[in-house]
Amino acid sequence: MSKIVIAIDGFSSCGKSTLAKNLAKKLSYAFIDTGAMYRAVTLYFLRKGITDFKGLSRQRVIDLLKEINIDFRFNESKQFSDTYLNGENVEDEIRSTAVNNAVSALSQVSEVRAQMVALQQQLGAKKGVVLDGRDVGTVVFPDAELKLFMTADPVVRAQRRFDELQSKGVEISLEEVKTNLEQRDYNDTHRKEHPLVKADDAIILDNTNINREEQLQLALDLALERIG
Ligand SMILES: Nc1ncnc2c1ncn2[C@@H]1O[C@H](COP(=O)(O)OP(=O)(O)O)[C@@H](O)[C@H]1O
Ligand SMILES: Nc1ccn([C@@H]2O[C@H](COP(=O)(O)OP(=O)(O)O)[C@@H](O)[C@H]2O)c(=O)n1
Repeated sequence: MSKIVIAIDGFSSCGKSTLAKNLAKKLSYAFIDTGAMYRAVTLYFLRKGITDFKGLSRQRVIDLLKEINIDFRFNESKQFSDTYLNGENVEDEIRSTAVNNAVSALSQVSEVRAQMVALQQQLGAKKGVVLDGRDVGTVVFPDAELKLFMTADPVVRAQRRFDELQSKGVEISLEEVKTNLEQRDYNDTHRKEHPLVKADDAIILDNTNINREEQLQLALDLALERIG
């Protein structure tokens, strides 16, 4: 069976990672959460006390990036991979409100994008991989054999993310979640470099009224058609 690259891009909180990780599991493919990588870099900068990303010199960003190592390690109990930053499991911390509020600003920094894209291309070079993010089908793997562009009603997306955070015990209001999603979607679609945009050959998957199993089946059918 041939191995392909599957790129899943789209707006925040519409189920990209959920679909990508389950699809990867079904196909015995690797799953790469590109958003987790931008989140890990953001966490590192925040821990250094850096919040004004625009004020950083190019060289300072390059130097800081040299100090960062990101990898994914399989978590047996969850049966999914966790994100590691310099050897530390940061899977929960990268989903914090502080990171949510800073990540789309740091993701606009050119040097950060260049390094993340290079790392993602390296991780997916052997194919047999599902990546989710914002620019996977347009920039990271423009030749991906299957590209999905996910979307869902913004009210539904905010509610889903709110429910998820509530279940983790995070204290946040639905309004705050909604504002963060709107802000990030705006930043991500309007940035100069690698903006979130549907690739011409991407298939739109609106999961407002589709459950996790249905979206998985839809994507699996499309993937198997291409794998042959
Ligand atoms: N089809 C769906 N129906 C309902 N909830 C979903 C669906 N797909 C994902 N979710 C839930 O929505 C939330 C956001 O999903 P996630 O995969 O993290 O989105 P993204 O990666 O696009 O930000 C999670 O709590 C997830 O369990
Ligand atoms: N390929 C990617 C993935 C994420 N990102 C940035 O990282 C942020 C977090 O991505 P994410 O996929 O974890 O976000 P959610 O969709 O889970 O909310 C996004 O809002 C983007 O600013 C990016 O710029 N390019």
